[in-house]
Amino acid sequence: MPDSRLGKAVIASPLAIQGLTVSYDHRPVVHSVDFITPPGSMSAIIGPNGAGKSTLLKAALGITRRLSGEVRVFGRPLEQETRHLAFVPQRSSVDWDFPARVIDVVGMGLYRDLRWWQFGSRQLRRRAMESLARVGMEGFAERQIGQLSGGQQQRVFLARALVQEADLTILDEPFAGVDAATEAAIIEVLKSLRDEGRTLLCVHHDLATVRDYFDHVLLMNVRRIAAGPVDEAFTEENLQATYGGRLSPVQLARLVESPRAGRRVEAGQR
Ligand SMILES: Nc1ncnc2c1ncn2[C@@H]1O[C@H](COP(=O)(O)OP(=O)(O)OP(=O)(O)O)[C@@H](O)[C@H]1O
Repeated sequence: MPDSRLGKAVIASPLAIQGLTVSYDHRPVVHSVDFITPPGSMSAIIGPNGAGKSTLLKAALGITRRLSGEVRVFGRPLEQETRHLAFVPQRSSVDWDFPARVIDVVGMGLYRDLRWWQFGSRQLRRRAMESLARVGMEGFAERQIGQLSGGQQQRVFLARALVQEADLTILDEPFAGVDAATEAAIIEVLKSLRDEGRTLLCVHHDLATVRDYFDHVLLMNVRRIAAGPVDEAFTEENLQATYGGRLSPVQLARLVESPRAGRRVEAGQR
């Protein structure tokens, strides 16, 4: 990767994105975005609806074709480093009618590391059950995934990422549509992963919890507006530039001044 903008940090970073551009119908929806996740950090990607957050993640993961740009995972090209990387997709993008038991969905997280004769083994089941226990879902192992509530499905997908023991986990809106108890359970698991030295990157919508949950942030609206430690990048000026007039001055002041605003503040709400 040419390192004129990102420098040596690329080598040490779990995820380094440089000059990433994605276009649909000749219209850039992500334009020349640079971003580095520091090791052992928990980073949020924030921006309004349609800002290109999911597209950035999908292009970084090779799911969506990028027009230009470079992506390095632990300093190496993405295709050489998938073993250290787990992805939790947006819940709404998954076909939950697919007939599969919870235990099998979690076990799928291990399949790329297994030989065929290990499929269904006791050891695989034990690891899957341990991950389910970590998200409080061990009692649901034999259920069909389509029979779970939205919050339970989200926990199962987190368990599927946990079983991979990845050093970098990328989550697309892990708190979308979950209740407060599930959100608290998920954030506890994510923080414990960070405390183990692992790196987390989430698309996140609730601006009121950014300071409480994350230590780094990327603010984007097609282009990168700002990135860095939350204390430096999550400023009134940068929020204004990211959301334009969609956040009121009162909301902006509350978000920036208070370490925890205490209630959900999503762009567009007044
Ligand atoms: N497959 C596609 N074909 C054409 N346009 C697309 C496609 N996927 C996304 N887009 C467009 O790209 C832009 C960015 O979409 P994206 O889903 O990345 O935004 P986002 O920031 O994740 O939004 P949200 O917060 O609503 O989830 C939007 O204008 C969207 O309509």
